[in-house]
Amino acid sequence: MKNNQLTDASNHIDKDPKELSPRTVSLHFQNELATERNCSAVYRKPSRLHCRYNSSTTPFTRIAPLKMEELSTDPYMVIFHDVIYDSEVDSMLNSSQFLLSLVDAGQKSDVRTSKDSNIEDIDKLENRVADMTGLNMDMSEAFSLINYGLGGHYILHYDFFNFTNQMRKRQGDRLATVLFYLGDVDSGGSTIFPIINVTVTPKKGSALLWYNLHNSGDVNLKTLHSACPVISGSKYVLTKWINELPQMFSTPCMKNANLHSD
Ligand SMILES: O=C(O)CCC(=O)C(=O)O
Ligand SMILES: [Fe+2]
Repeated sequence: MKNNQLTDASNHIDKDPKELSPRTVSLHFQNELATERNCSAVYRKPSRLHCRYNSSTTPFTRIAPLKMEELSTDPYMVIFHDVIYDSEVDSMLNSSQFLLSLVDAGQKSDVRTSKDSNIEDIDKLENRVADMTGLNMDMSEAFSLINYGLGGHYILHYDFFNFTNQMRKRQGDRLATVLFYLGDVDSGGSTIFPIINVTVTPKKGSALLWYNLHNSGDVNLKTLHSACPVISGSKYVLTKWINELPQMFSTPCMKNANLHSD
């Protein structure tokens, strides 16, 4: 990247050129482009993907099938509708543990299963994630609650760890992400995946699930995503990351032909 491009960028981003690396600048522009393109339109790929009831992941889903809509096969991505009840969301959002955890950590915090009145809700929700995914919740990270106010957003990022991350060494990478939408947003606040052109509008009670890794264990670069700015209202999401290591005895061994090659 040439010096004058860096100066242009620094005016645009309002930072000293010395503070900018070409990577920061390119990420910034990628983010602006993706935000402009995907935050202002709802992409729905015409596809053969469909909605169905999921009644096979666990015995519980046989009794209470989950409403599932497939959004993408690479990365595998589905949205569950009405997977968390209004009463559950309301009691969670009104609980002091949730609200305090936001204040403590500047609007983004891990909600730990500490010993208080909320532990039952959190356990229930963790079981629900197991029903949705069929995955083992051992070593999964604590739920993370995010509240976005006006203009609140989350820049383009991946959920998988950096290669050197210590947590990755202990419990494996973040195989899957589950994102619960705890409320509707009046305007804005969609979760966007610009590489695969998927835009998900927050809807109270739904949850988005996607796999961050290929079957081979390699990271899937198509999972790049961001949260669009909230234009009106506010947005609450609850994220759960499910790690790779405890799944080793529950995921089927793949034939080489089923492993990806990018
Ligand atoms: O809020 C969203 O829509 C996305 C949140 C997210 O990407 C995350 O928690 O990693
Ligand atoms: Fe994320």
